[in-house]
Amino acid sequence: MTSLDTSTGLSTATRPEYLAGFGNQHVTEAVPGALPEGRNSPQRAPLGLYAEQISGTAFTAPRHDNRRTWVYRIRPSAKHGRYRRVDAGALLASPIGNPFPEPNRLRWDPFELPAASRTFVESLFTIGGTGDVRSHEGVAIHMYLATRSMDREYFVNSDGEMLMVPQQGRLRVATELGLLDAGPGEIVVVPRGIRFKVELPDGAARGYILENYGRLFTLPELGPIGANGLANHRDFLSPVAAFEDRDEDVVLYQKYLGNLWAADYDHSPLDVVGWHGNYAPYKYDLADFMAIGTISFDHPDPSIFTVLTSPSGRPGTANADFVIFPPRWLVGEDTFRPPWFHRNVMSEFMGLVRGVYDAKAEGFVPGGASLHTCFTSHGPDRETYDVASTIELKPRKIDDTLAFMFETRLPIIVSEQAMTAPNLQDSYDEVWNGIERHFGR
Ligand SMILES: O=C(O)Cc1cc(O)ccc1O
Ligand SMILES: [Fe+2]
Repeated sequence: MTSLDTSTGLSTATRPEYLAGFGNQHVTEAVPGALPEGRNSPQRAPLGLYAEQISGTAFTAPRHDNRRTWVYRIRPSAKHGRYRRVDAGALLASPIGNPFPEPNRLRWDPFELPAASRTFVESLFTIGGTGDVRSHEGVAIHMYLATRSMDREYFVNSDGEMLMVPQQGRLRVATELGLLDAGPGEIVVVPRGIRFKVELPDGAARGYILENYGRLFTLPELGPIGANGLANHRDFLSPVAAFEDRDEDVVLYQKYLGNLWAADYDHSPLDVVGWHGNYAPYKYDLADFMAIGTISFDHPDPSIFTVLTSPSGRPGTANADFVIFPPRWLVGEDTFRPPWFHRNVMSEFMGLVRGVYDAKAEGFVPGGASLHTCFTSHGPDRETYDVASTIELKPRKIDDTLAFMFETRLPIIVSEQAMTAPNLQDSYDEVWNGIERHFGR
């Protein structure tokens, strides 16, 4: 059971416990007997709790897509006052208001943590996005740069599920359905409509967020790879039930169609004592990803590194992919091993959790980011090309590195605030300067 340590402001279940399996039908009680047996909605729910269903897909979605969870809570979540609109700060939604979206290649130095006190929600800074939050297509890309734990503030996103990629500092994500701890090297996904707050065990935290307005993230098809590999089902962890029994005035912030609204509650909205279902937050340790690459020649397309995908409805063409470049062995013979020069109809936003990325010798650093929107020419910088095209090819382990890519079929539009941010590099194009002509020489 969770309570709140008033001295630290942290939820104090000593250590979160988890239930394994992507999209599984989980069953969990923080207090024995909290779940009714044999039915979802008895005349009176056990222990004086209220039953409530949270539907993450249409009631009638096909069985293999259908997501819903039944929660048994101290009070129904309906018990709150009227929402009032509040300032959303640097948190924006698609379509991003930029009359002249650029085809330029863009790169940012690390986004710095503010000196001021900012909760996770207050710190959200939107770099860009695509599609339209109102029609549930596309994504938004944000940084969080938090310096204060949320305490009496809770958050719910009606617009999209949030895939968080911690880069610095751990997060404790206290949700309606239980607690998740995650640090750099792990990800957390909080589905649309699930209430939560973010606490900072290390006092501050920085990371990236892919907000997915489209179809829920799922595991990619494996095709000829077979029944196993890449991200395996059993490594996705959802929390066991844990609740706050807190009769105090608190505020719930709700992001709704890009704006931020606030409603008062006289109790914690994280008051679910037991739940069952398959619509739940989850975490995943990226070290569990089984990476596949060539054992003969040629660098495969990076789709082999897809952890999660949000299908668009167009065959094989994602609304959003989350792709990682983890530590791995490079053994390709007579092969240019780093990412090749390329242009891509899909748009590519990249971040770095740790180490160095194998396509860029310099300038792409942890906490920073790059964007290659659709059909922009990119690939190895000059230094990387010179080394990788001439080096003697022995098996080599790329270690201590973790880059990732948010990829989408729609062109990514950068916000004005990210285009004018002081950490936007003004000389990124120069990394390809000095690439020499060899033909005919
Ligand atoms: O641009 C990038 O660095 C990402 C990327 C990596 C790769 O190995 C192949 C294609 C690609 O877009
Ligand atoms: Fe690329």
